[in-house]
Amino acid sequence: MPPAKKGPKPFDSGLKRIDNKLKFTSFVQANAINQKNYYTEYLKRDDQAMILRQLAEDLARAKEPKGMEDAKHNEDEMDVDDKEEQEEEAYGSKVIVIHPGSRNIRIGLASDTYPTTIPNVIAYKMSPTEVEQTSNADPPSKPASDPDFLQVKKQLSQEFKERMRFYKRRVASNSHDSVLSYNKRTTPEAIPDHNDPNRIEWTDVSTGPNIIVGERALNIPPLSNPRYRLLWPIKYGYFNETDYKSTRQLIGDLSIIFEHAISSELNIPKKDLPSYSAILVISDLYDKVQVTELLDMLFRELQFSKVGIIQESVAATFGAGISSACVVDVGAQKTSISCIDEGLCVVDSRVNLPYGGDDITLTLAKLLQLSQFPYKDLNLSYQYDWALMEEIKSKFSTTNDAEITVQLYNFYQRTPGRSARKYSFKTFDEVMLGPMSYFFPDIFENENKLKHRHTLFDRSSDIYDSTYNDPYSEAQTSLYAQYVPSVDANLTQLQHQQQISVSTPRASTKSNSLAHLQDETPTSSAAGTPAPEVPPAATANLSAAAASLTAATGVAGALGGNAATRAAAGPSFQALSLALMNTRVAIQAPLDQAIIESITQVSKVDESRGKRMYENIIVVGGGAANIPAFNRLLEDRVAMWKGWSTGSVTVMPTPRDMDPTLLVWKGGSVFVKLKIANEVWIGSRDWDLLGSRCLQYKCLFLY
Ligand SMILES: Nc1ncnc2c1ncn2[C@@H]1O[C@H](COP(=O)(O)OP(=O)(O)OP(=O)(O)O)[C@@H](O)[C@H]1O
Repeated sequence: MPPAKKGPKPFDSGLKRIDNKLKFTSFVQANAINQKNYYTEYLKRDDQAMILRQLAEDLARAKEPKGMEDAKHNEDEMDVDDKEEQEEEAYGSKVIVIHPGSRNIRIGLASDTYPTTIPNVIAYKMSPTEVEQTSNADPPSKPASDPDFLQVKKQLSQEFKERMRFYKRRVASNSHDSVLSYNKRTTPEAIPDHNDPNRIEWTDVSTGPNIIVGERALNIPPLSNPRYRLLWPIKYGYFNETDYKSTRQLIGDLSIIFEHAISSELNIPKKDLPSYSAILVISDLYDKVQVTELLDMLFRELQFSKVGIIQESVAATFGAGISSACVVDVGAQKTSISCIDEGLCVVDSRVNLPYGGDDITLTLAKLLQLSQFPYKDLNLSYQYDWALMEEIKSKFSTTNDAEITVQLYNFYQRTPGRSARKYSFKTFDEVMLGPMSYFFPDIFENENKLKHRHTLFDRSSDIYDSTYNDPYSEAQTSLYAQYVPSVDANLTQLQHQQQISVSTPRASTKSNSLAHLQDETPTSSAAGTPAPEVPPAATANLSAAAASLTAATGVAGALGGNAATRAAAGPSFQALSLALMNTRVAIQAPLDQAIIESITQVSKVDESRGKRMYENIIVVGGGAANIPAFNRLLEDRVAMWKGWSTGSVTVMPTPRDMDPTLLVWKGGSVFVKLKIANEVWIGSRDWDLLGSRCLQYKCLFLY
């Protein structure tokens, strides 16, 4: 019997192209082209990549069957394909792909279709003193009546009304009143346990274990005896230096959580790990010290034989089976944006913003409280109430303006030791204002987010001149200049002198209504303009910017000894960029503006590639991609700021209806199967000998 005819393998052609492009990256690495000129060089040498691509296409064509007479050849081909596939499967079953996030870790064998997701959390038994301290702690968030919150909410409501008017949606004038009067009157109904469809299995802590990991940690009753404290090792995409008191404990906890996931979910005992390899997914604007610590833990604690790293946004494009896109990864606590061009991350397009789905949950809770939310005891510091608000967000929030009318919903509130209560409540615009906050991030509680960064773990610095060493990006620096108060005056001036694009005005200082903006002329970028000589005045500006940065952030010596000297000696935008990115101030850039800033960095090098990015935006992660009609809202907002007509910006749907939270992990597993992946493996012996220096030779990007 002839073998069953197989369809084309998904993503194959795209991946071949990427594979070739990545080979080119190694070439760039080998030739030590510096990071700043990397992308320009890459474009200049695009002809070489073209040759590689052409070669791949020729090879593929040569393999194509030409007719009936090729049937035999075709069968042989399939055998080869099958064999290759089996080899890939076998290889993948020995590689564990790990994608750690602020709330969740996705982990699985590269041969698995989907990863396992476990909460990235650990619970510690508290001592009596700790219990006392916790009960005296400040409330975790400000109340909904906070004047700053109410002020931004006003802008948000105004924007919402403009949008409804623009799309000719009728809004009944008494909508709010009807919500308020219903919610004031409604009372809960007690549901006996046997009628509760989703009863929670509270974790039994009567034996008093010292630690509890993952899902079970989340289900510990908050007033349990003994009491437990939840610790999340990663916060806003970085190590959690606020809640941890020692580097050792933090790394130790991550190791325990990883090990727990591997042994209990993948059924691989720790003793077998020396025969496995790991691919670790890292942020695009990674922190080198943290990457080193993680790798060290994977080698020394978990004893993996080989480890490789891949950047989040590149992995997202592999997962989606595309080679170029502007990747917008909105997670629980951080949002990262990067433009990927033919499998390569455009270094200056990288942006990191410390907000995500958690901020929407908190904002939604406040909005509902302003609408007389009937469950008055909501306390988001209790895990079960946080989970309730997350559930309400996931079920009811939407940015589809057609659905915004007064709606009646219900939910079950579950407290340990008591049967569930069923509440009904009404909503109007709250369900849309919540997710719209991504475009008005001043509404989020941003002040303390990065306050403790670098208090436990040092910044990465160059051993020779002790300047900061982490990757930087022009997009991120430009956003700092626009959104961090007190820095902008000097830095913006400097940026103008250096022709660094400041693409759009700050949302909060200007009305950004749809109607108003569509009348505006598109903002121009510095596309294609060569950087002019920096005038002497810029030197003074740089020092002034550094000084104001220090004042604004309260981080003493924000530029660092040698970097400051360098800055005084001559304009070093690079040094300032790094200093900015190492501060503990959260950028409150709206999502739409940050995307434009990121793409502007591509347009600066090649206008047409930049234009293509606007047609290939992809939203991944759980924070926004799962909200109904979010893509449409994002398209409208980006087009609006650019002064373009609706439809000129395209946010692509996630391929094959794949869960957008898994796409990055999926990309990691696809990457393992590419031939080029062989070049990224670091062996444990190399690590012992060379440590993090290996990364300079073993990354497919300039580390
Ligand atoms: N259906 C949904 N609607 C709205 N939000 C959702 C939905 N499903 C998940 N989320 C949100 O997605 C977020 C989790 O996303 P994800 O797992 O990508 O974050 P993470 O990788 O742990 O964090 P980060 O990327 O910030 O480090 C949470 O805020 C969660 O509430």
